[in-house]
This record gives sequence, structure tokens and C-alpha cells, in this order.
Amino acid sequence: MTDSPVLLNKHEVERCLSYEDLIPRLESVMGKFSKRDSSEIIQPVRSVVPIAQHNGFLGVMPAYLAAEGILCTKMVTFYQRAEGSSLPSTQATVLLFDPEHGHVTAIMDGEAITAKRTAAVSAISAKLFMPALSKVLCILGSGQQARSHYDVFTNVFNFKEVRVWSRRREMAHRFVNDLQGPVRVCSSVKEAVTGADVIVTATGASEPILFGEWVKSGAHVAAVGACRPDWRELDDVLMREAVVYVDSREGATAESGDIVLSGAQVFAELGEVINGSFPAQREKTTVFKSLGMGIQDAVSAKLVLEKWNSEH
Ligand SMILES: NC(=O)C1=CN([C@@H]2O[C@H](COP(=O)(O)OP(=O)(O)OC[C@H]3O[C@@H](n4cnc5c(N)ncnc54)[C@H](O)[C@@H]3O)[C@@H](O)[C@H]2O)C=CC1
Ligand SMILES: O=C([O-])C1=[NH+]CCC1
Repeated sequence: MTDSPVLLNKHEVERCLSYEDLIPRLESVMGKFSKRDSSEIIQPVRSVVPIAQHNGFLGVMPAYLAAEGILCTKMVTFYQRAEGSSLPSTQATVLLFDPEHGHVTAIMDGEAITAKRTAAVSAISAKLFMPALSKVLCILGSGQQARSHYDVFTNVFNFKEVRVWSRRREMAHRFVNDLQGPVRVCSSVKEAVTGADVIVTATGASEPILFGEWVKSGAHVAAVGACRPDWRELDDVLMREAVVYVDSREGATAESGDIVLSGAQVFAELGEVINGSFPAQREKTTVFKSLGMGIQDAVSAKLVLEKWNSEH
């Protein structure tokens, strides 16, 4: 008989996962992943089932990290919600397994993991690619990802000004009212991004909202939304003129409309920069196209379980 799996809700997961622990673990696993040593890491591109009647998708994201003894899968649903909907558009559950015997050791909320690990990876991209002396951060969107990106970017960096734009102005104000620090609400994307050093796009858009002509030369864009091959957040000009980094080349080719439809060339994976195979072209305009990876969820879930176990 094996023990019953540990069950951890969103509050527990949030409490057990700090950016301080998460960032170095993500850097390490992404650097290893980009070496493509299958004796160490196995992570297929996520399987996605469209739920066409309801504008949604179910993604299954398994990963095995042999050296670290982590076997994990996340199941994530993501929906295009009608404007004004109060339902979350991204929901997830993460399972950790015992790799030796195959039983489930933990079942935990995946919403907090998804929010935090995605923002932490974007922060890693900014650390490598944003201009030296970056002063202005701009966040497009005001949902879960916008919030986690605000939290980690203002924690890790020292911006002089933070701006936010949301397609409904009252949502941007609600977002800002929830925060401690000063944030300027902008009434258009153009106003929000003009002169910004770092731009986070974290929206449910399926057509471009960010245009290259508005982006300051040398700025860094962390593009988190548009995770379907026919969805866009960024226009062709930006995609073709910027140096494009991705989390996984296979994922980007299968899932990113911004890459597939613009015909942009991927310069490198974030992990290839971390492991020293490719340079960080900080002086150029850069785009980090994030799609999300099972290995990111796997190391996050392991951190949560380690912390929880240390307390019980
Ligand atoms: N790269 C990654 O690893 C991950 C990406 N995502 C993606 O990030 C995006 C944001 O996710 P969440 O914050 O969880 O969603 P959310 O529903 O909490 O927030 C979505 C935001 O996008 C805005 N929005 C929706 N449709 C829009 C449109 N057509 N034009 C402009 N703004 C629009 C909403 O007003 C809201 O501010 C989604 O596209 C989601 O699929 C989510 C999780 C992980
Ligand atoms: O990595 C992830 O969990 C997701 N990417 C796009 C939607 C959910």
C-alpha cells in the first residue's frame, strides 16, 4: 500500500512557492533542457484538445527529470472569455508521481504555479535581454498573469515607472487599486508602450495589439499570451525586426501564431542563452515568446512539495 497523495489547494501552493526559490530552479532546468539530453530530461510538446463549442482548450503537459527524480504532469484549461466574465481563463491541476513505483504523491492546484512560474521565466528573460538602466515597465492586460508579472518584476528590478493598459479601463483601475506601488493607467496600448524599456503582453488577444512602430529600439518584450498557432499579440513588424527568443523551439513552431504567421526566425531558446550556447543581444530590440513548459511546472511543484514536507 502506498500513502495517499498530498492534496494542496491554491492558498497552500501560493504560500509554499517563492520567487526567490523558483528563479534559480527555472534557470537551471531551462539551461539543461536546451542541451536536449534525453537521458536527463524528457518533455514532449504539450497535447492540446480544442473544446470548440466553448472557446476553450485542454492542455496536458508531462515531464520527467531523471536526475532530480521528478515525474509530473499538469492539466491546464484555457478559455477565451467574454468581456466582463468573472471566470478565470486559465485553470490547472498538477500531479507529481513517484518515478520508481508510478504512484501519485501529490495533487496540487496549478493556477498559482502557472501564474508564478510564467512570470518568473519572463523575469529571467528580462534579466538577460532588457536594456541596461531600464526605467519604464509596461504591462498589457490586467488578469492573473499581469498580476504575477507585476509582483515579480517590481520585486526583482527597480523600475522608476510602471504603466498598465487593459482593454477595459475600469479593469486596469481595479488592478491598480489592488497594488501597493504607483502604477499609471494608460488609455491606449500606444500610450502605454511608448518609450517603455520592458513590455509584458499578457492578454487573451488573438489579433495583434502591440505594433513594432510603437516599440522603442532596444526594448525587451516578454510575450506571454497568444498560445495558439492562429493567435497573435505582436505584429509582423515587431516579430521580424526583433531578435526572437523562445522557451522551446518545438513549442514555438507548434503553438505560436506570432512566430508561425509572421515567418519570424527564432534566434535562440532562453535555455541556450542560460547554458552559454547563444548570446543575449541586449543592445537590440528583443522578444521572448513564452508558451509555457511542463518542466517549469515540474520544478515548481517539486519546490512546493519540498516546502510542504519540511513543515509536516
Ligand atoms: N506563456 C505561458 O506560459 C502562459 C500563457 N498564458 C496566456 O496568458 C494570457 C493571459 O492569461 P491570464 O492572465 O491567465 O488570463 P486572464 O483572463 O486572467 O487575463 C486576460 C487579460 O487579457 C485581456 N484580454 C482578453 N482578450 C483580449 C483582447 N482580445 N484584447 C486585449 N486584451 C484582452 C483581459 O481583459 C485580461 O486583462 C492568456 O492568453 C493565456 O492563455 C497563460 C498561462 C501560461
Ligand atoms: O503553460 C501553460 O500552462 C499555458 N500556456 C498557455 C495557456 C496555459
